[in-house]
Amino acid sequence: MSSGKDAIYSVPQQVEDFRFDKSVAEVFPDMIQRSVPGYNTIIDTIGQLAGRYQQPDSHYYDLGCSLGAATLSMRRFISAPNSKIIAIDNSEAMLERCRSHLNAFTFDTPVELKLGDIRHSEITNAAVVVMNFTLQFIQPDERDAVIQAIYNGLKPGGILILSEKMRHEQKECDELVIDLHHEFKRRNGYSELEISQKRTAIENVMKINSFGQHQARLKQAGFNNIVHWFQCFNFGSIVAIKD
Ligand SMILES: C[S@@+](CC[C@H](N)C(=O)[O-])C[C@H]1O[C@@H](n2cnc3c(N)ncnc32)[C@H](O)[C@@H]1O
Ligand SMILES: O=C(O)C(=O)C[C@]1(C(=O)O)C=C[C@@H](O)C=C1
Repeated sequence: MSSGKDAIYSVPQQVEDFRFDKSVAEVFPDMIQRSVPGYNTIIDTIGQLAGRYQQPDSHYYDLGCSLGAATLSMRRFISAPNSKIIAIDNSEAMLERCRSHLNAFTFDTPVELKLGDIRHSEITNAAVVVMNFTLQFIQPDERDAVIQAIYNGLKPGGILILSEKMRHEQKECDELVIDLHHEFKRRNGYSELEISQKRTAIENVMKINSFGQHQARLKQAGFNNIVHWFQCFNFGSIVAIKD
């Protein structure tokens, strides 16, 4: 399995809408490391949270699993009897690589990998649901239904871990966090051309919300306990606990 360096936007091109195709799947570990500040901390904390909120006879969902980083992290921490991780993604290229990542390690907790759309996936009997930078790729008017289905599928005491790129509601602050993020990318070796072409590629397919919008959606779905546990520049993560 070769995991290469992300050079997708390094040459001038007619930029198309960003898709999780084979070329992205091949470089995804490098792309996400160099693009998302705090990614390793978030992945590690997802595992810890899964360990903390595990319940016997439960499901653990990784929605938009890509190469399975959050699944692998959860699997390290789950020991409750009769647990199952269900990892879903609608990109065949991602899922194929995810399968070989998961098979490289052996653990007791079984993982079911599903090629499917999370907008139409049933969530049942869940102790933990992870959406790590995935809701942002769902059309804004479809997000309420996805969050409601997650809330309905969680057991009492279960949690949703929702990580997203977030917009700041105040213009000046939003510009500041965007600039800091671009500087993070530059320091990770991306050129101005790569940064600007990637920005164009994601602008139609990734309509980001503010923390306030996420919080309102979570409350409307029924969550009363919401903690904004991580934020670095415009990347944040939330834990919502079902009563
Ligand atoms: C930024 S990546 C997620 C990263 C991953 N969760 C991680 O922690 O490494 C977003 C993933 O969501 C998937 N995705 C986007 N929309 C989806 C949908 N409607 N149904 C299922 N998967 C979706 C993409 O194929 C992609 O693999
Ligand atoms: O590169 C960016 O600017 C991003 O927004 C990062 C981001 C993400 O947030 O999911 C966008 C697409 C890729 O999946 C990897 C990372």
